[in-house]
Amino acid sequence: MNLQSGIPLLYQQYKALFRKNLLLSWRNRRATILQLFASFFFIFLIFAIQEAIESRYASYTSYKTVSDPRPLFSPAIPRCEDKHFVKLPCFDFVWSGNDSARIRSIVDAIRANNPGRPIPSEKVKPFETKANVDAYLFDNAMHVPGALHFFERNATVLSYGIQTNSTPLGKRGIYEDPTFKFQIPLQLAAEREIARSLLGVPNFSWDVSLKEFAHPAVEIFSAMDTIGPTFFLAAAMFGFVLQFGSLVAEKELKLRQAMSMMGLYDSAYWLSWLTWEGILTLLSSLFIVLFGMMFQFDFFLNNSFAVVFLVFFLFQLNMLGLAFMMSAFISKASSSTTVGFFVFIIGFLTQLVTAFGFPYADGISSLYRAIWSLFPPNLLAEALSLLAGATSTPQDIGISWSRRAECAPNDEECVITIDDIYKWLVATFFVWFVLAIYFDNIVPNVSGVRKSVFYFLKPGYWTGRGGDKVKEGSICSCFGSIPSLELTTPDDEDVLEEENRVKQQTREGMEDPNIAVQIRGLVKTYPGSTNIGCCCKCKKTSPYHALKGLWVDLAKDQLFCLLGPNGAGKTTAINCLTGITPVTGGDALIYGCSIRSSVGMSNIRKFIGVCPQFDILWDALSGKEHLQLFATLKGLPPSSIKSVVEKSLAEVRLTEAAKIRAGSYSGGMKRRLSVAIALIGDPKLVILDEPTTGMDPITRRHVWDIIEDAKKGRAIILTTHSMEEADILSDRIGIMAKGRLRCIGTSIRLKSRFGTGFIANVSFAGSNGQTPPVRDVVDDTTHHEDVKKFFKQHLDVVPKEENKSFLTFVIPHDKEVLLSKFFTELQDREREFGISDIQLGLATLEEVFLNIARQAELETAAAEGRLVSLTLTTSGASVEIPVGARFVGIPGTETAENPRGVMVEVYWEQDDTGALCISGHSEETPLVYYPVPIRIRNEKAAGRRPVLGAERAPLKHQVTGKQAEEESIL
Ligand SMILES: Nc1ncnc2c1ncn2[C@@H]1O[C@H](COP(=O)(O)OP(=O)(O)OP(=O)(O)O)[C@@H](O)[C@H]1O
Repeated sequence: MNLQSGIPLLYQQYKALFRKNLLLSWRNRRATILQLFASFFFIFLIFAIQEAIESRYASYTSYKTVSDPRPLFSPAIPRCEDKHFVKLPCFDFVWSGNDSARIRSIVDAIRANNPGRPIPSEKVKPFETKANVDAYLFDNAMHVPGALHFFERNATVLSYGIQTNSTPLGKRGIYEDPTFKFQIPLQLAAEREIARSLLGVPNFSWDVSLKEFAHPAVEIFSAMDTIGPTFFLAAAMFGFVLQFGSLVAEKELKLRQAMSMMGLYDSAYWLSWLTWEGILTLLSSLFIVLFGMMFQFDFFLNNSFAVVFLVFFLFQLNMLGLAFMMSAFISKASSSTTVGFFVFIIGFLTQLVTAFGFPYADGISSLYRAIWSLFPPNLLAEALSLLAGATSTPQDIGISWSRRAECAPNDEECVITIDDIYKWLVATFFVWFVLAIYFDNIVPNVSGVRKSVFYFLKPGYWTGRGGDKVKEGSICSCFGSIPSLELTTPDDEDVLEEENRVKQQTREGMEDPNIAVQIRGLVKTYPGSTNIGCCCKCKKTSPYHALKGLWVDLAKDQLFCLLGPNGAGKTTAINCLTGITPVTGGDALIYGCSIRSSVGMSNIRKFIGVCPQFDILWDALSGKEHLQLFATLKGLPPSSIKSVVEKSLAEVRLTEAAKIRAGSYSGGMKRRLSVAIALIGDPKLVILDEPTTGMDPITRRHVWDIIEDAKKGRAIILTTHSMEEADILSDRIGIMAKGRLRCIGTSIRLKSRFGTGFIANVSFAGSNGQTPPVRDVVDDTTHHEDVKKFFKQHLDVVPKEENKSFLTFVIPHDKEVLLSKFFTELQDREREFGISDIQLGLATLEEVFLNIARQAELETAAAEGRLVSLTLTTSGASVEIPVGARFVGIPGTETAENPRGVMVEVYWEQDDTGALCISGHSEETPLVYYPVPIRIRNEKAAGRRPVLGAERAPLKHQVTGKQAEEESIL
């Protein structure tokens, strides 16, 4: 099938990812609706707050348009209790000048002549001097609204002064203007009575009327200007958190890695997110303006629609860029809310600073402005302030599109215009977006892989030849060299032969057309983390050699099964082949393309299919949508995708569940879908990492059929922990342990070489599932003994298992030559022994696996010189012996009879974690070999030395040739 490539593939991938983003948003409707309509809630809140504030100051005429102001005739000094801030007990006013009788009479007249309400004498407080009044006010500021100070200069000159609290206050919807409410009435009263006193006419008419200006309503408090920036920032945070969460989740769940393995272009990935989120941002900005108009805010009605819309759109787009950038540093999607909260709090604080004029004011360096403007919430706060200022009165015409580059109305300082804010927002968006891509490349991904900090300076990056080189470890890690690995010659003859063959082919540059994958000495060392801890100290974890030189040829049309205990290096090998992790040494050619070259790797991605160890699926997408997406990413022609997907679904029996979301699939269904994804697009190499985990036996067998069929025309690498699966499916098996290939060959060859031997099952008459008649039981027992004797005599073996109906013998390989004659004779005597059936088979693959694992563990323990305590059952003495040692001399047991002391055979087994531990030991027997000193722990045995002997005692557990060799060395 011809796959798309280049620009058409990029476009195809972009469309598929855009559709995926759309589907995810649609499936996650609640969050999308919140992202789009959150602004309604916040605009409603702004509206409610504006209304509440306006009603609080309802009596204040500044809020109203006053065209015909009402005059106020001779206002009276109000009761102090009516003042908003006064605490009881209170005085209507206090005064100084008490030492003058004339002034005392003036104050008396003020009290008596107060219009409509004579003031009781106890409601005024006299003082002698102004300083006395100040001292009183200092302690009792809230108990009096004002003070009068009189000075009698001479008989014809009296001067006076007034002190009032000028804070305007509102209380329960009534606004108190201190000038009108108190200061002028007090002033009028003082002047009236001074004039009367000077004129000597007590009834002198002194009528004064007051009238405010005719004026338009003034917006004294603008909720849009004051709380708008915070509320619109909060509204934008929904989009921020959702976008941030989506990007981090795709990274965390390795979805992006899976897509990259299928040949995804990074540019298609970013563009698809950018356009989809751009559309959501556009709609959400449109709704902000429409809701604002709906609530009749002058801000939205009087400023140009386009001007306001663009402010919100560019701001939200900027927040998107910020989310893209920050997602590179976060690896857990669950952190997105916390990150969003921090961004909001920081935005809130910097907006507060902006509201106080920093740095968009005269006299502040433009450098500060540039730095401040990098953070989008600050630009939003300034833009809203300009737009709110431009519509603060109904007469203000706001900012029109054509005047966006001019100073905003009512903005005297004019250090920045709306047009400047647009330019800043566009520029900072590009800064964030470019940084997002940069950090995405240099910050280690989920596999700990990253590009170099200056990757973009390498010509290879731009030409596509070599720019994909990746490193491991964090950017801030300290430098430390990775210890080189000593490559050893394999002990196993088959592995050695394979290695030599591949080496020879490599030397001669020979390309075998039947080989799909040639692994040439693959080495992988995880560098270990070397991070800077506290006090600038490097905290180091040591490097780990996960692959220690793999040399293997994998043939076309064959399934190669990679087995090995946990941590053997199987997944590492697969990750190296798929380019997920960079190799440390060696190389591998996949259909002639090197995994070390970026061009080779991008070619390889076109013809491999991978089923990873863990299902990498979107919960919200159906099985069909997954297959469509991956088929498109692979570059299948659009016309063929529908039929390929349907066929693929049918193959893995998911047609019925095609439209159900993968999140609702059972574990087995998810694995089947992962297998289908790996096989889509007819890949020439399929890598299946434990594909049948979690499947029931029926489904497993079905998947085996699929894999068996898939062998035709392609190579398959399978890793599994099911020996049955390996036995059934594989053409060749390689067993790895501790990063090395331990054995390789067909299943039969491995069993014959590494199994315990042949298994002989002897069934007796009446054993075919039925209980033998009681009278036969005695005979059976006799027969059992005869058969046992027969086996012992001829093959020197005893039964491994026995019951009334069966005897099972394990016959070592070295008896193979005797078997033919032995079984012929046994068959001849079947009647005599009461035998109904004889079955002869090879040991199981599981046994082979366990032997190899045990051997690897033994080697490691020996190499590391690990010690373990052996407690002797007879004496209770405890000696420390090397892990894996078989014959151990017991120190301090030398006697005349046994001049070298005694020894025991130690039996080993592997625990659940695969580690070797002592399962028991044999009886003590005389030591016949020169002792090797080792340390003793038990006090009883202090000063004595155990020894390791080389003479063989009867085997309790069967060991492989390699192990036996090791033991004899010990
Ligand atoms: N990123 C890493 N950094 C350091 N060590 C790692 C890293 N990935 C794997 N390892 C180590 O490399 C060794 C091989 O791991 P790998 O996952 O390849 O084993 P495996 O054979 O696939 O095991 P399993 O059967 O459990 O999947 C393990 O000891 C593991 O701890």
